[in-house]
Amino acid sequence: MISVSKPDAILLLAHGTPDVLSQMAEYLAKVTNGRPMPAAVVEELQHRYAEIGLREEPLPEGPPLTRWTLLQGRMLGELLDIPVYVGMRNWHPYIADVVAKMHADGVRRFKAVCLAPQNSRTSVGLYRSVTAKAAAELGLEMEFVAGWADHPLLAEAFALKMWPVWAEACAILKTRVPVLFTAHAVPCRTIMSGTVSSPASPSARPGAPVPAEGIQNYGASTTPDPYAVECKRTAMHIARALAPVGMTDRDWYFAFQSQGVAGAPWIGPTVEDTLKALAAEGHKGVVLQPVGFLCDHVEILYDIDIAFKETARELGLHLWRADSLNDSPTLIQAVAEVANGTWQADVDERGGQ
Ligand SMILES: C=CC1=C(C)c2cc3[nH]c(cc4nc(cc5[nH]c(cc1n2)c(C)c5CCC(=O)O)C(CCC(=O)O)=C4C)c(C)c3C=C
Ligand SMILES: [Fe+2]
Ligand SMILES: [Fe+2]
Repeated sequence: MISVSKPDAILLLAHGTPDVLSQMAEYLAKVTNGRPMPAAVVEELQHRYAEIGLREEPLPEGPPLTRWTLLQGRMLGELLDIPVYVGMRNWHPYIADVVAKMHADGVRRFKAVCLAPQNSRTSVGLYRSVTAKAAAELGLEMEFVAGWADHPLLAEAFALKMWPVWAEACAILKTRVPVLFTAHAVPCRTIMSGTVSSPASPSARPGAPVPAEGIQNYGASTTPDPYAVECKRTAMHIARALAPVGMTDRDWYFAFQSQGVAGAPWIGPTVEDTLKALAAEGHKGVVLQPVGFLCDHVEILYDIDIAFKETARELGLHLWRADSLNDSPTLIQAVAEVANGTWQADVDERGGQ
C-alpha cells in the first residue's frame, strides 16, 4: 500500500449499472470478468431491471444507482476542500476512464474510497485491483481505504432510516417487530481461509460440490475474508445506535440476500429461509434493512421491494423496508471522515483477482 500523505483528489468507487435494457449482456460480462451469462439469465435480469423502471431509452435522470452515486459524489465534494471523482467498476463512468481524467486534470496522488463499507475480496478487492492498475499505468499514487464498516456515522445514518419504520411497524402490529438486517451474499469460497480450493465453509451444504468454474477466481489467500463478520458488525452498531429508543440485541437477525446465479454455494442464511423461520415463530411482520448498499438499485428495488415482499406475503408476514441512505447527509459526513482521514479506516493489502 502506498500511503498518500495529502491527496490531490478523492476517488469514490461504485458498482455501476446499465443505462438501458439492451446493455444487459455487455454489463453482465463486465460483472463476471468476461464470462458469458446464459441467455435466460440475461432475460431474467432484464425483466428485473424493467420492473424497477429501466427501458430501451435512457431515463432522463439516469438509473437509480448511477443517479444516487453521482449525487453522493457531489455532496462529498461540497464538504471537502479537494476534488471528488466517481468511477464505476462495471459501467460508465469506468474507473480507468476517471483515473485518466484525474491525470489530465493534474491529479498525481489520490485516495480511493469504496461506496461499499464492508471489505471483501469479491467486491472491494476487485475495485482495488482495477483502480491500482489504472493508477500504475499513469504513474499516479493511490491510497486505498479497504473498509469502514465500523464507522459510527454509518451506523447512525442507517439507524436514522430504521427508527421511523420500526416504530411504525411496532405500533401497527402492537408488538416488538423483528428487524432483519441484510447484506449481499458472497460465494462460500470467497470467505474461506486457505486456498480457494479448500473445503466449503460451514454455511455450505455438507458435501456440496465447489465447482472449479462458475464464478470468478478471487485469488488464493491464507486469511479469511472479513466480509461476513464486517456486515454483522455494521448491523450490531446500528442496533446499538437504536438502544436509546429500545432496540436490544434480541430484536434483530441477519441474513445474506441476492445469492448469485453462478453454480456454486453462496453464504447464508438466505432472506427467504429467515422469513420462513420468523413466520414459523409466529411473527406477523418484519422490518428489513440492507446494510451494505448505500443507495437504491436493483437488489433493493427488485429483490427486496418486489421479490421478498411477495415471499413475506405468502408467509403471512408484513415486510417493511427502511429507506435507503441515498442522499443522507449523515452518510456523506461518514464518507468525508473516511476520505479525509479523520476516522482511521482499516487499510489492508488484499487484492482482487
Ligand atoms: C460483497 C459482494 C457483493 C456485493 C456487495 C455486490 C453488489 C452488487 N452486485 C450487483 C449486481 C450483480 N452482481 C452479480 C454477481 C455477483 N455479485 C457478487 C458479489 C457482490 N455484489 C459476486 C461474487 C457475483 C458473481 C460474479 C461472477 O463471477 O459470477 C451479478 C450477475 C448476476 C448474478 O450472479 O446475480 C449482478 C447483475 C449490484 C448492482 C450490486 C450493488 C450495487
Ligand atoms: Fe454483485
Ligand atoms: Fe447481486
